[in-house]
Amino acid sequence: MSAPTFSRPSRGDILELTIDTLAHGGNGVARKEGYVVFVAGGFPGDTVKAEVGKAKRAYAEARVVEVVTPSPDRVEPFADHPGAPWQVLPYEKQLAVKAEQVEDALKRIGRLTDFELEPIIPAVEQWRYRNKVEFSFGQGPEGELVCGFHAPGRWNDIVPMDDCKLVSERVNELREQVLRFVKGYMPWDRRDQRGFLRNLVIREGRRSGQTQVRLVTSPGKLDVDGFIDAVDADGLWWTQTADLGESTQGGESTLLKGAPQLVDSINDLDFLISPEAFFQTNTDMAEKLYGVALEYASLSGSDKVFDLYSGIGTIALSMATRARQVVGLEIVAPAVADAIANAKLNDIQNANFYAGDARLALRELVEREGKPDVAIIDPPRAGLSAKIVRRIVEAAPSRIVYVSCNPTTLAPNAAQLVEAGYQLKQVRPVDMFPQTPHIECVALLEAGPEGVRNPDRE
Ligand SMILES: C[S@@+](CC[C@H](N)C(=O)[O-])C[C@H]1O[C@@H](n2cnc3c(N)ncnc32)[C@H](O)[C@@H]1O
Repeated sequence: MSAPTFSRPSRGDILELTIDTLAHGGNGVARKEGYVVFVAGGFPGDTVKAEVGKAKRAYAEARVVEVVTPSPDRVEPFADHPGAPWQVLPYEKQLAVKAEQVEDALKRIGRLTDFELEPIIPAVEQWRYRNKVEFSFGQGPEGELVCGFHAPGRWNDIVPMDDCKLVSERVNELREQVLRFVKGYMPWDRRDQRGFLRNLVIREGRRSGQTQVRLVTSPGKLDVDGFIDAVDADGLWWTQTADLGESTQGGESTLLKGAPQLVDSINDLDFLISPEAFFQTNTDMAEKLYGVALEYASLSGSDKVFDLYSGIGTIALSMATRARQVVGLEIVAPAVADAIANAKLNDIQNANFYAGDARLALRELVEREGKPDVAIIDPPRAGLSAKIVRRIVEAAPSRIVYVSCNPTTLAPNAAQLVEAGYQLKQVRPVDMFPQTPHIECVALLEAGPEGVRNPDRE
């Protein structure tokens, strides 16, 4: 590989660049004499002026400040929304890029070739599809209180949002109710760690119509009675946290009004969802995603199924009537409690759920429950560590259904499983997040004819 000839830019430089492709994660990629620049807001075919942020020896990161010549693919944006950066691409193009990126990750990063890439499943709704949103509080240019989203690449600036078009009108109304009530409180300043209002998390049961509102603040005083009267939600929570970083996890949460859990349904099952628990944010598409997982699991009625990273038990319970037994493992204790309650709520008796870290608890789970026939794996974006993959291989399921929200971590994990004797059979992308670069897909791996090698025993 020849060394880059283009001299390395510095932070703040403005470069004129032509974008060739889209990188995993969604930034445009421009090349200048062998030097690579990842450009936020740039799309293939654009010529843009971009301001350099981080600059390394081989690559830099930059942000579009002006589109000089737009790509012929570009369409007019529908919403002024920092959370919908891909809306300038026609929806068909978004789908095509996502499918290509899944294929590229598996072939180039995983060096896997012999699999069937099934067509991407398009989203049911292209806007207002999210059942959960996390707003941030901040200060506007006149010092006024604003509630919205971080401006792209600017951790301390909040762009106000009157109508977030990724969630329903009802959720926007709740945001307005909260904003009207909290007008007299100071937003939290991320630089000097002062102030009170941090985040507002709203969840909506898309099938049940229920809503859950959670205000996240620094420790302090809140007019609780006034807040209860002002906000028309089925469940109202207040979380106080002294964390230095901005996170809606952790802290001390108090239920102020209504039910502790939101209730919603997926297909014909009902689920209780605690505020700390994960729930797929696109309900319509969660049904499709689980449908693909169920098809890939091809259960016979006599299988023992492990659901690793089981959340509130949605996948395990969706499979329970077609399995002999389902067993879930999840690290967040309230989510495990929800999963156990959800089994009862749906009158499912062949499901066991355990709280534990998949990194440490898998061996013990196998000792307790026996080896699984089928393993469903649905980890966070970081995917599986090499050690967890070894533990899964040791458990030796004959089929693995890997639900992934990041093809660049699925690819090395799938490669490691193939190395151990599994065959990657099918992969199906599912578009859970229109207008964004986020990609979800389901992969099916089956034990090969020679069985599975267990590197820990060699
Ligand atoms: C992508 S979500 C999937 C949840 C569930 N399968 C669903 O579809 O709703 C990943 C889940 O993994 C859990 N998790 C994260 N790290 C974990 C770990 N080390 N061990 C077990 N569970 C973990 C998270 O709390 C979250 O519930």
